[in-house]
Amino acid sequence: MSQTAADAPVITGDRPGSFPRSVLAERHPALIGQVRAAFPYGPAQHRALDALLRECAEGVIEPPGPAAHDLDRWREWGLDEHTGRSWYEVPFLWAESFFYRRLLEAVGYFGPGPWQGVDPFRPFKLAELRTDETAAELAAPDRLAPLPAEERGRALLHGSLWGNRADLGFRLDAGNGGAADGPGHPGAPLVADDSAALWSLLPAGGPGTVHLIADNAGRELLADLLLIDHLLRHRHAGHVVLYVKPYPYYVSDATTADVVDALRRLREAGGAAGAAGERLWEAMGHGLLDVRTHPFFCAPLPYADLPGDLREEFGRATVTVVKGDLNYRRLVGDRHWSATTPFTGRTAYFPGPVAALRTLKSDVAVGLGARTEAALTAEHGHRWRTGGTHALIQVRS
Ligand SMILES: O=P(O)(O)OC[C@@]1(O)O[C@H](CO)[C@@H](O)[C@@H]1O
Repeated sequence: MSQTAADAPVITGDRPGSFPRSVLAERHPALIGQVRAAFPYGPAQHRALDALLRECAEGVIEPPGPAAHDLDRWREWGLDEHTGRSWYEVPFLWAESFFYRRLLEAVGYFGPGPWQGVDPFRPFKLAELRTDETAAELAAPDRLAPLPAEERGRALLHGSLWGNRADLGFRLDAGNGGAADGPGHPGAPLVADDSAALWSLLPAGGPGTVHLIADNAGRELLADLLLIDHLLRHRHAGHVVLYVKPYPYYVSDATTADVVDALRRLREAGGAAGAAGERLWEAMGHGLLDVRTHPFFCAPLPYADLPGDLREEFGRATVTVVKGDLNYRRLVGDRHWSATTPFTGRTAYFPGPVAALRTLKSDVAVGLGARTEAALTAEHGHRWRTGGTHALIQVRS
C-alpha cells in the first residue's frame, strides 16, 4: 500500500511502552550516567549533567544559552517551536538530536575551555576497536582472500550491512544484549534485498563515484572501510566520498577522528585487513578517498530537506550508500509508514541513485512485500522492527 506523509503520523515518544519512549525515558538517562562515569569532569559539568537528567525525566525542553554558537542554526531547525514542550511530544528525531547537542554542551564539548572537542563517547568507541569480536572481523579478509573478487565483494557488502548492528547506543538497552543470538547474522535472509541492483550500478572498471554516508565508528566503520577498499581496488568506483558527523552524535556515530582511529586499527591488524588499511591510507593521500562532513548530518531533519550544496554533491554520485538505522529514518521520513509503502516512492526526491544498508532498530520500515511483512509479524510481533535482528538492502536507481 502506498501512503503519503499526510496519513503517516510523525513518530514521537508520547505513548508509554513504545520504542521511542524507552529511548527518551531510559536510554538517554543511562547514557548520561555512562558518560559521567567515563571522565573526571568538574563540578560545573556535573551540575549541567544533573540538570539535563532532571529535564529528561520530568521537564520540558530548555533552549541552549543565548550565547550558544549554533543558536541560529537550531532556530532554523525548529527550536522555537519545540522549546517549552515535553521531550515526549515533539518529533522523536528532533528530541534525540537535540539531546545529543545538549549532552555535548553539558560536558563542555563546544567550548571555549579545556574540554572543547573532547568526545564524551570516545572511550566506548576506542574500547570497541579492541574487542575479540573486532579482532575476529579483522581476520575475516584473510579467509575471504582465496575467493573470486565478486564473491568477496558480496561478503564485504554483507559485512558492512551487519556491522550496523554494532551500534553503542542500541546496546545501552538491557534487552538488546541478546540481539546477537536472534535470527540476524551475516548470511541470514534479508527482509528486502536489492543488492543485485546496487552491483549493477557499479560495474567493475566503471569510473563511478560512490558516496557513503557513514553511521557508526568502530566495527561498522571498519567493515565500511573494507568495502570501500574493495570498490576502489576492483574499480567498481574511481572515487569514494565518506561522509561523517561534524561532532559526536548518537553515541557511536563516526567523526573524522574515528576514521583515523579505524584506519590505524586496520593497518596494525596485518594480513589482508592491514593491506587494505595501507591502500586506504594512500587512497586518501591521492584524493581517491575523501572524508567530508556537513552540519546537516547532525540536523534533526529528514533528507528530503537536504541543503542545496549536499543536494548537488549527491546528484553527482553514481550512487549514494546510506548506512544505518538513523540515516534510514531520515531518508524515508521518521513516520509510522505502512511497511509496504514503496521505497522508490519514499526516496524519489533524492537527487541521484540511493542505496540503504540497514539493520532494523526503530519503528520505521518501508518497501517490504506484503507477505514478508505478514510473516515477520506472525513470527516476531512488533520486535522485528526494533530488535536489530533483521536487515535490508534497498535501492532506488
Ligand atoms: O543509526 P544506527 O546507529 O543504526 O541506529 C541508531 C539507533 O540505535 O538510535 C535510535 C535510538 O536512539 C534508533 O532509532 C536507532 O536504532
